[in-house]
Amino acid sequence: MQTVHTIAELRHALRHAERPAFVPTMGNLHAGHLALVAQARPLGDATVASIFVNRLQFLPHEDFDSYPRTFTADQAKLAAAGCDVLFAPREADLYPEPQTFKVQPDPALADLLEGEFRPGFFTGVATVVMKLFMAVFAGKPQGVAVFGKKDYQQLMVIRGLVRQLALPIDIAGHDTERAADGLALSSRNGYLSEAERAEALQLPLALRVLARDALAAAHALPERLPALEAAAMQQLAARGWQPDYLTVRRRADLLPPQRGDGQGALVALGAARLGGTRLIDNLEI
Ligand SMILES: Nc1ncnc2c1ncn2[C@@H]1O[C@H](COP(=O)(O)OP(=O)(O)OP(=O)(O)O)[C@@H](O)[C@H]1O
Ligand SMILES: CC(C)(CO)[C@@H](O)C(=O)[O-]
Ligand code: BAL
Repeated sequence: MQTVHTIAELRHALRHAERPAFVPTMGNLHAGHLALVAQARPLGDATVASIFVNRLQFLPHEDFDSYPRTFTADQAKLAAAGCDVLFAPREADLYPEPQTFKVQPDPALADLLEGEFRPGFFTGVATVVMKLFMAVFAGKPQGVAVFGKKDYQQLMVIRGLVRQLALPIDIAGHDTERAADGLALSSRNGYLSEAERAEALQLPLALRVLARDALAAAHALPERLPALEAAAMQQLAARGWQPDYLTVRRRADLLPPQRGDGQGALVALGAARLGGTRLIDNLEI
């Protein structure tokens, strides 16, 4: 595996590739990231992963400074996973000047859920992903990029970006990889104490209960859902969590379900803080 830091080095490393397969990450790699790499490998003729903790998508009070940076271990994991090129730009390589031009996703999608609790988050994500896409794919006839469904709304924002800007990039989604007990793998799980790690399982469990209750109320879901969501949030709050949202939405646009929306069209999504750690998860119903 070749490790490169600048866009010029990346372009050189990919000069013979016609269909790069790309996995963007913020590093601190776990089995979820490596599953994306395994999915990407047969989809292209050169597999590229990036590691970049993108300041633009963090609010001032969030964990940009403390975000785990484990570059040497990440590099070894990617090499063992069969990645061909690791793109690890320094901040000055990707943002040589203040990024005043930004990619603004549709607020109808980007201001909901994660975007409500992390204002500007999806502008930061879309902007850096666009820059990473240009770095990897410029001049290539076609490419493919793989994103995890754990960041469900992010995957939808990226699909909208590629569709509306007609980028020659296929977007593949990967199911959420989970620990044996069902907790979604996440770099931020590393912030949890032993007791918090055991408690963290309550987030996917709450989503499962909410999904089950929503199915049971399918005949009158728009009327009954607000009470079910409030109960799910109260139950987590009673255990010491600070939930941002636990909700059932339409997969197509993440808006609340309307009468007649089919069961296969729904997804339960949640975000909640346990101690100082904010966790997200979701479950397609
Ligand atoms: N458990 C998982 N299963 C599948 N894909 C995942 C999983 N966790 C993260 N990913 C995907 O890996 C890519 C990089 O994500 P990122 O580096 O932010 O990892 P993360 O573990 O989600 O970190 P964080 O805890 O900060 O959200 C994203 O496409 C994300 O959806
Ligand atoms: C897509 C991404 C690498 C952009 O910084 C990040 O949001 C992530 O790791 O999901
Ligand atoms: N996993 C999405 C990136 C973030 O939380 O900042």
